[in-house]
Amino acid sequence: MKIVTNPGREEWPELLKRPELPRGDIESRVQGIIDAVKEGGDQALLELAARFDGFTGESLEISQAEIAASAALLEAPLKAAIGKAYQNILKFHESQRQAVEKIETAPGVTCWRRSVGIEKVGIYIPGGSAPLFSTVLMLAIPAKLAGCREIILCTPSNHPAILYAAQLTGVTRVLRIGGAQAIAALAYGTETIPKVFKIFGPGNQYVTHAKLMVSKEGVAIDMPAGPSEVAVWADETAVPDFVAADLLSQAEHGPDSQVILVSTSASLINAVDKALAGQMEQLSRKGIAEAAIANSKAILLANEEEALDLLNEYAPEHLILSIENAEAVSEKIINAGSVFLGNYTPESCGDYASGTNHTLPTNGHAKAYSGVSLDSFTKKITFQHITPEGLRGLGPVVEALAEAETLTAHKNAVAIRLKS
Ligand SMILES: NC(=O)c1ccc[n+]([C@@H]2O[C@H](COP(=O)([O-])OP(=O)(O)OC[C@H]3O[C@@H](n4cnc5c(N)ncnc54)[C@H](O)[C@@H]3O)[C@@H](O)[C@H]2O)c1
Ligand SMILES: N[C@H](CO)Cc1c[nH]c[nH+]1
Ligand SMILES: [Zn+2]
Repeated sequence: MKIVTNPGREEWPELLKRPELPRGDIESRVQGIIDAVKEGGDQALLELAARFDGFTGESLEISQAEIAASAALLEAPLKAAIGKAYQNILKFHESQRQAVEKIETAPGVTCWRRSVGIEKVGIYIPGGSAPLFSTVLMLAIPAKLAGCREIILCTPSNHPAILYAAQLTGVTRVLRIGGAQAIAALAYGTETIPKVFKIFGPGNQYVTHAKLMVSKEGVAIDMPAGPSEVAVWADETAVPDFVAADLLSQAEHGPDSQVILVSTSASLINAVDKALAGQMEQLSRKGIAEAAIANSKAILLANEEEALDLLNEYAPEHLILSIENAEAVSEKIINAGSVFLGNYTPESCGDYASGTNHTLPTNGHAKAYSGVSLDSFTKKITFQHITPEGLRGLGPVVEALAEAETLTAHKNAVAIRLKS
């Protein structure tokens, strides 16, 4: 892993850049795919699925019979693990429900807000290099809790665990489409795929660029959730083997993933670097992890203040605090998707089963975006009711404001009632 010692603050922006495919190139490729789907519908989807995913079938829809058969194809321990993860994710997301509260802002003037599930949502489940069935739980559980009526799942994989999780969570339809073409199909609709109101889910750079591009044309998206990343802040109380394992756990996602180690201890950095080289040899996805580690850095800093500033500037998707005073420091974190405290909180637990959502903003977007939650699947509608007495109190205020804005029709809507 490349070790950078005491970089000046002016060097941080260059140092903290994420790896990216050449932008012009990826955008024009994704635009080409979007245009092809808009024009060619299902036929274009079949051709793209054949070209990018080696799909040779005639129907992109996975039948209810195939979905129902998936349970028999999984071993009992895996089904039990999925069940446990399901319970924890359900519990944490259920706790995000907020009761409707009616507020009397002035005598006779009552306002309230109700959450309503977005009717039709599309969820993208990555399946290019690994079938991420855990993402089905992360997206379909809050979608169901929110009351979404139609949940359309797109994925390039027909792995039985994806189908099993889809059935368990109550997904409406499963379509075997991946990449930018899946996002285009959900955004514009085709003969068989319904256009949805909001698209969710992580994916590689093709998926993420496609989401950003279709969002400019009216369909809502959750956030840019691209190639996975983790930053670990470790001090001498950290266990180098644990830190190396955490870094590799995100490095194995894709060659464009990035992991960052930050420390004020040179000896800790050296120990992690050594452990990482050893553990790398054991990995099933060694080639991918090696490519990601080539994009990654260990950064030695002078003091805690610099570490905190650098991490808030980086705004990582995941931040692990393997430091003595993790709880106190966590209060000062202002930019991160999800934070993991202490030596026994591996990021993998958040990926699968502790209860938090693993669909999180990458590429510095944690500065302004949150990860997926129950809220992401709802709209908030406001309501109000004003009594005649309430209008007598509030009306003159509105009349004065409307008159000052030169909007006499607004003023009149109040005045006509006050006169009656
Ligand atoms: N941020 C998050 O919350 C989060 C969560 C889980 C996974 N991830 C990320 O999701 C990604 C999963 O990537 P993946 O590739 O395994 O699966 P994927 O499903 O995201 O992408 C696979 C699709 O990419 C398309 N594609 C591949 N090569 C292409 C090319 N040359 N031109 C056009 N399209 C092409 C294909 O259509 C294929 O179906 C990883 O980068 C991982 O880090 C992020
Ligand atoms: N780490 C990913 C989010 O960046 C989520 C995931 C799914 N499976 C394993 N990990
Ligand atoms: Zn992961």
